[in-house]
Amino acid sequence: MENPLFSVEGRDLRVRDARTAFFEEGTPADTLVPVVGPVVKSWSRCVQIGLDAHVPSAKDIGPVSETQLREIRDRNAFLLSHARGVLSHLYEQIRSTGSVVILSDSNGLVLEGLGDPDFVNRADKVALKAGAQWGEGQRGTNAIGTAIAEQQPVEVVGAEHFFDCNAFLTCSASPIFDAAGQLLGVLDISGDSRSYERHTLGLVRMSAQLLEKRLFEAEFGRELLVFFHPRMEYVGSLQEGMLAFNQGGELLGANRCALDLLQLNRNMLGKVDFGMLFDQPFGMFVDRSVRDPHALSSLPCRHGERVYARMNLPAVLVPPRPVATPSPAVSAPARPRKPECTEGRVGFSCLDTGDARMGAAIRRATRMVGKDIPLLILGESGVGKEMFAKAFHEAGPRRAAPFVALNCAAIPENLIESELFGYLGGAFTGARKEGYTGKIQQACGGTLFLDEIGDMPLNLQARLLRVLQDRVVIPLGGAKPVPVDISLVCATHRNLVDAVKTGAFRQDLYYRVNGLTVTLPSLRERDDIRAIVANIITIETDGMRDITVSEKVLEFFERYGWPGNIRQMHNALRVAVALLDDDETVIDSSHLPEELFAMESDGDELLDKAEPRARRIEVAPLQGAESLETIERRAIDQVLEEEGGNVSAAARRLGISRNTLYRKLGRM
Ligand SMILES: Nc1ncnc2c1ncn2[C@@H]1O[C@H](COP(=O)(O)OP(=O)(O)OP(=O)(O)O)[C@@H](O)[C@H]1O
Repeated sequence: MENPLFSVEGRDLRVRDARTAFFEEGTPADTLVPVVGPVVKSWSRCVQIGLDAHVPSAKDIGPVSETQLREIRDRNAFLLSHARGVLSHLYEQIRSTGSVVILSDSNGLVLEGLGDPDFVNRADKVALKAGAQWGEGQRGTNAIGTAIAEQQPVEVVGAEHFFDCNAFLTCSASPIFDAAGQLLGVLDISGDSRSYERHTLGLVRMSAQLLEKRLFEAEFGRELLVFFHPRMEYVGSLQEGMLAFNQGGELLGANRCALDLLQLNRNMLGKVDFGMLFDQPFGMFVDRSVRDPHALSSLPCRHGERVYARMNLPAVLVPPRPVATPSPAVSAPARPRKPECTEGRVGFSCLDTGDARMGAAIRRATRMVGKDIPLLILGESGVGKEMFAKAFHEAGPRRAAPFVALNCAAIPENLIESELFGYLGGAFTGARKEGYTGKIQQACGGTLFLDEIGDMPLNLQARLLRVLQDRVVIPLGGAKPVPVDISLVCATHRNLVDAVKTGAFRQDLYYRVNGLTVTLPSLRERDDIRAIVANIITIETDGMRDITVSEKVLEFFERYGWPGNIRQMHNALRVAVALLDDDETVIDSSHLPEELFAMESDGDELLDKAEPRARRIEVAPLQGAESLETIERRAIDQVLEEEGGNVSAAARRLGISRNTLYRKLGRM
């Protein structure tokens, strides 16, 4: 059974008694502190500055002007840009509880508030809105002001508020500090005191920690970040220590957990280096992280304990891998290891395998990381656009939040709308009873990846544009706008500029999605095919088998046209790995799909004669409304002529097997 001393009623009683004792009987605050904690200390401060609990302060000035608010918001742009995702996430947790989520600056001025409309009206009456000031000096004891004064999370419920007029509120607030320990602002949830929930303070505290983590990662995004904890399962959690080092190993920043775990003082930042904290050379730890970015290492601390640690290298610092030079064969690593690159978790470092164009695309995108500028990825189908988008997400401060992908070409036109915007229960016939949270909302705080955006129907382009402009989404069947905080990445294999010219794609949307464009090279244009082969084998074997690819196959891979790009090569190698017997370790032509090599008849012959990479086939312009068959026939005739009637060479350039070419010639 609940201890009555800690029940809501018990607390009310204690506060009422304490109020009488403090305000009417003049009992000193010290005597009452053990009873009502930091609240009574705050009452005492308020009395000292001349506030009267029954008369709202003369200093209770109204909200600042719009111009002042804009200036203050500009000054807090760094905090605001990283807080929006956390605010909307927090709001999702407390939606329909009649509360508001508030972010204030370090003086208690409300920068932003998100709330249930019913409560927002009441909250407005006590000025719980943007521009209002909730420092203790203006509003007496309240969670925002008292959290600032106490520099710690605080809950102020009902009559604990200094002014009688605020006694209908329950507020929980947690301060937000930057990496230097400076107070940046306060996160708060306020609601009607009858809806008091004892877990709210914990929720606010955790959200403030999450925000501090994002701010830390953004502030030191270009440095080497070490995440650690004595317990392995805590690495990646809100309790992990975070350290930022420059390339020389000097400690530039540390979060509060790291300072506690390493028994460090904040003023030691900039004065100690990696070697003074851990009993391992900095270079050795960096090298290991380059080889395997997701690996957890056990690091001995100088003060005795061991911790588990992982390092995040900014992509700009990851040394490009050597360009693949021809070797007898590429092999998956001799010693089993976990793959650096998996389809689920991808870093830029594992995509940067030596191709100059890919490397340039990665460097350009890296400069945009954390800036919330929309990225548009162009490239043929299967070149790795989605993997690139994931790596972009993983490189940024939103990596802990979801990466949500929607392929606009893969789902029927009438479903894109509900998939993207979501719907309320019963919004249309066939809708789920409980409704559906659309992809835009699912991606809140994280990244929304719209694949094949060029295939989005025009009417939905207009709706998407509105979402991107207004930063709110209204689910189908709903009326209430839901705030949206997403980083947007789009991809297409279409020429969007042409689509804009023909009216198939809205120009205004094109400018919205095209903050930075990167074009990924097709596989046949790449110089690092061997490195990609090694990557794929590592992914397919989970790094646990020592498999090589014969030199003949590799040379063929380097010459083949790969119309389906990396996806086609990935599929071919997936089959090859599956076809290997347990005692086989070399992939040769017999393990590859027939359509790739026409293996049964002339596979090795083809490999032997493999010629330099397939050249571009320039087909003469279309003549009127030609059928696909006629165009194909003209292409075949033209290539055969250019190759002097050599069927093998023509088949290679066309990217089909010799047998298929014979079949096509026979059919025509
Ligand atoms: N650098 C790489 N190393 C290994 N595999 C890769 C690499 N890049 C892409 N792949 C693989 O290629 C396949 C296609 O990648 P992805 O889906 O990212 O391409 P895409 O360009 O988005 O394709 P589409 O245009 O058809 O949507 C996936 O199986 C992926 O695992």
